[in-house]
Amino acid sequence: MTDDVVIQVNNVSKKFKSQVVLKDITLQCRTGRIYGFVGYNGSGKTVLFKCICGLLYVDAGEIRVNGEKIGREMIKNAGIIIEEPAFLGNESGRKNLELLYMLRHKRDKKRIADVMQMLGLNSESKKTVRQYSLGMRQRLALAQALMEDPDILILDEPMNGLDRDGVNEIRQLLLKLKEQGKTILLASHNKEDIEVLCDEVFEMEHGKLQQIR
Ligand SMILES: Nc1ncnc2c1ncn2[C@@H]1O[C@H](COP(=O)(O)OP(=O)(O)OP(=O)(O)O)[C@@H](O)[C@H]1O
Repeated sequence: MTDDVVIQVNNVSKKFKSQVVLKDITLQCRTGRIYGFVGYNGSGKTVLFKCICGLLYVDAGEIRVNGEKIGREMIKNAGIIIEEPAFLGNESGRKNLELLYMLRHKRDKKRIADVMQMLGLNSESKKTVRQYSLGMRQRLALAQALMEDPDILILDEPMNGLDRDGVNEIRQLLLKLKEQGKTILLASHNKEDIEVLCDEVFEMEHGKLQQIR
């Protein structure tokens, strides 16, 4: 294993009852690169991401992140967007982020204001998350993923609900984060996102992962 390998997936398989979702998957992700994952609905992209994060156990094979085995241990130092994040609907975006941030750190109002600004959200807004639009909620999810300045980003359809300007802003942001040396995994049905952003592209089909670029 070379030094810049951050995520190492070795011969991983996963099934639900008799349904095989991941078949003998091997993958290496390095620092400072964006990895694209494409494939039809239900092909297993999210399940693979959940296994990498430690949200699902694998049946066979092994996943290591920065050398540490994932399974009993969850992934560390990662910003994750998988499915709808559970924000408190009756609180503001800022309050939600502050509460989540304080699970692991001392309160840092400036960090939260900065990350909200980076995602084009007004940290002074009194709007509750329930009153947020879909795109604003997605921006908040990205703010949550980025607020602890993680080295790894695992993003399942992060552009959901964003308008054209929003998509462009997030693309620029992801490219900047890559330049900073982050390792980014991106699942998307948007060909242009994959085209513009990714250094390597993998397709999931019938449980197999095939590199297509
Ligand atoms: N907890 C679970 N229990 C049983 N089956 C599951 C579970 N999670 C996922 N699956 C099944 O695994 C398969 C792969 O699902 P997955 O969510 O990974 O697809 P995907 O490639 O992310 O699809 P999409 O493009 O729609 O997001 C599907 O058939 C799904 O029903």
